[in-house]
Amino acid sequence: MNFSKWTGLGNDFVLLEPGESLDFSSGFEQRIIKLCDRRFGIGADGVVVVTPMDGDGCLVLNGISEGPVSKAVANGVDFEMRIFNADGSEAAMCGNATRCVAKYIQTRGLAKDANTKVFNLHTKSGLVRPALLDDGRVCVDMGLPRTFLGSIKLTADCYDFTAETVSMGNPHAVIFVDDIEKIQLENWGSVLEVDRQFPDRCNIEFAQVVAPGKIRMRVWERGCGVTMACGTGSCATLVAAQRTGRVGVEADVILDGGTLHIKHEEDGPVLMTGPAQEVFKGTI
Ligand SMILES: N[C@H](CCC[C@H](N)C(=O)O)C(=O)O
Repeated sequence: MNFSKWTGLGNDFVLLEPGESLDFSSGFEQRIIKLCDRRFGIGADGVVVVTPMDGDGCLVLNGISEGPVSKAVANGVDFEMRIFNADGSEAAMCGNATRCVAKYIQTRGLAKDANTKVFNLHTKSGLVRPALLDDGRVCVDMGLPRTFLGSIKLTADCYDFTAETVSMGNPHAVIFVDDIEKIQLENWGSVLEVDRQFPDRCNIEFAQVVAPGKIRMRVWERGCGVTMACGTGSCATLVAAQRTGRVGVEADVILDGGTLHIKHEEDGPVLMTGPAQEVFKGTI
């Protein structure tokens, strides 16, 4: 199988090359786990499958139109994106991957017009729109933040936390702390991910406002563990900070792997801007 390896601030993904497809038959999760294994496979936080859609909202798999997925806009800017975590579980959305996919589509010439810079990515959580910027970064319309459980109480290792929960199509619990250098991310994240309040598990973010418009955030991702960056987690963190009066319309979210700029006007979509790089191609 031909693949390419991509990274969004160190949150890294295996993308199948055009024409390749995953074998979704039994044992599928094990194949994803193997691809993501950093010792026995390629090594990644997830696997991303991108499928062009034709003008009638149908998936085009190897040139054969499948059943309609959703009403797609013609002129070939519509693609389906599916995301699988390193533990084999499928996620409805992945922010860092959307930026990588936009560059993948452009560099592989998958859009009918090579000059296209905005794409419609259809995901299990709905439509998101990445736009290629002239400075090499990608700005993604991540859609509207959705209500989840509101503000909740969580406990891990005898520590009590207040979490602001936000859905970006996938679930997030954002915990604001006074000193992010003192959090026990692996210990607390692994416990909170599977808290009984989260029937589908949850991504866990610890955040500290370090200056006006600047939020330092570290993340334990559902299905992956500690990652260097989380796009949807950064969006959720901004929304949670707004909801609790900690920031205004926009902020830089400073992650272990680098910085994302997040903007959210009231009642509007969340806009995430940051880099995406292709690291290497390979065959496995
Ligand atoms: N682990 C996440 C999916 C990947 C999200 C993250 N990598 C991002 O950039 O948004 C989940 O299960 O919801």
